[in-house]
Amino acid sequence: MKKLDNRISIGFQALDELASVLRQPAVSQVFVLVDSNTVQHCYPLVKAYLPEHTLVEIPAGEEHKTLASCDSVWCRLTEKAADRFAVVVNLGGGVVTDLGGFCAATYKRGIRFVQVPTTLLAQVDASVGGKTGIDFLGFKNQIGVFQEPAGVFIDPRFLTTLDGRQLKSGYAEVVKHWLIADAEAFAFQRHAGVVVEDWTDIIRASVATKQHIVEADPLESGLRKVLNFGHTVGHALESYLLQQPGREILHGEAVAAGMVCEAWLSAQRGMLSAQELEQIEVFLFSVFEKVQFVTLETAVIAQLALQDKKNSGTTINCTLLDGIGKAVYDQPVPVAEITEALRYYHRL
Ligand SMILES: NC(=O)c1ccc[n+]([C@@H]2O[C@H](COP(=O)([O-])OP(=O)(O)OC[C@H]3O[C@@H](n4cnc5c(N)ncnc54)[C@H](O)[C@@H]3O)[C@@H](O)[C@H]2O)c1
Ligand SMILES: O=C(O)C(=O)C[C@@H](O)[C@H](O)[C@H](O)COP(=O)(O)O
Ligand SMILES: [Zn+2]
Repeated sequence: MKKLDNRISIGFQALDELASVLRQPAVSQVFVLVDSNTVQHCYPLVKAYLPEHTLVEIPAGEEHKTLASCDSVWCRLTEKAADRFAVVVNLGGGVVTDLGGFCAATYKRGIRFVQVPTTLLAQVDASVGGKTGIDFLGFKNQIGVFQEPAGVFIDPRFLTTLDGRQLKSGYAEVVKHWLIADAEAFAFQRHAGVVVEDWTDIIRASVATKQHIVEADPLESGLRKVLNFGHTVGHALESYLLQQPGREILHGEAVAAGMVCEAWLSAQRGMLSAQELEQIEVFLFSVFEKVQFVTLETAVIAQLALQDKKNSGTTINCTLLDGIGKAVYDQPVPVAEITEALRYYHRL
């Protein structure tokens, strides 16, 4: 199978570059995957840049990042007799880029896909690095494959239709990148406050941080686990609340809470000073509301961390901070201490 240029393009020229990639003769058919919101808010902007294509739509939301949605995508590809030279364009947030990437990576054992991320979260994180997948039995990203997209085309203009809550959710992953790799940016932003008019520079810096780590360890055998800071507790919380109608939270909101818990675990081990812990908490609570749960629920939530992908057997391996700006992975944390971290968060 001929490879397209593997590139990440960020800026107002990104869609022109997408157009030139899709017009290469090596492309037999183009499929554009959208969700019920991006078809309305993002497809009109992209349409002019696309060659003839088939539109495939899934319902919006994390609750649709499922096998049932994959089924519908694979059906469309099959009905249209997509061959191995077809390309899937994933136009949407992290749900579309994760699910569309997974569908493409498995259809006929793998066809090419490109990511056109339309949320801040997908622009700074989900579209980069080749983790694709879906949720299964309530567990986050339980089924998936590593497969790099043939290109990532990031146009910040998409963010103009995104609501404030979704922007903040993406911002959590930006803060994560600072906490694991860029103490200076965290210190600057902590003092400056969060007023962003043009996201382009923040997107560029975040993508560079992630890309640098992914290139060193694409399959997450070691270093890449630092990108999972906040996610051991965050995914447990997100999975738990996804199963509770009316209490669902966004991925970034869960990661923000998870980062507070995992910063506390770092401080418990003497790896983060009390002052650094406080700086992280004050900053995160200045952006994110507290996630609501009761003390009685903490043990059940903590148990969900036993399904985390970084674990070995029954040992929960967390990524913790060794000072702001440096992360260490494979730090064993007993499930009872995850419960304690959630209780600490609850008391704040
Ligand atoms: N693969 C990775 O490395 C990676 C990294 C981080 C997160 N993720 C995954 O990403 C997912 C979260 O992504 P997300 O926050 O983008 O959620 P999402 O895809 O559900 O998008 C959020 C909402 O915004 C809507 N939307 C998208 N673009 C819009 C636009 N421009 N204007 C208006 N509405 C728009 C969507 O329809 C949806 O309702 C989670 O499933 C998470 O696990 C994956
Ligand atoms: O790219 C990575 O590696 C990450 O861990 C980035 C995370 O922000 C992202 O949420 C990822 O999907 C989590 O992966 P998982 O392996 O914990 O499901
Ligand atoms: Zn994440």
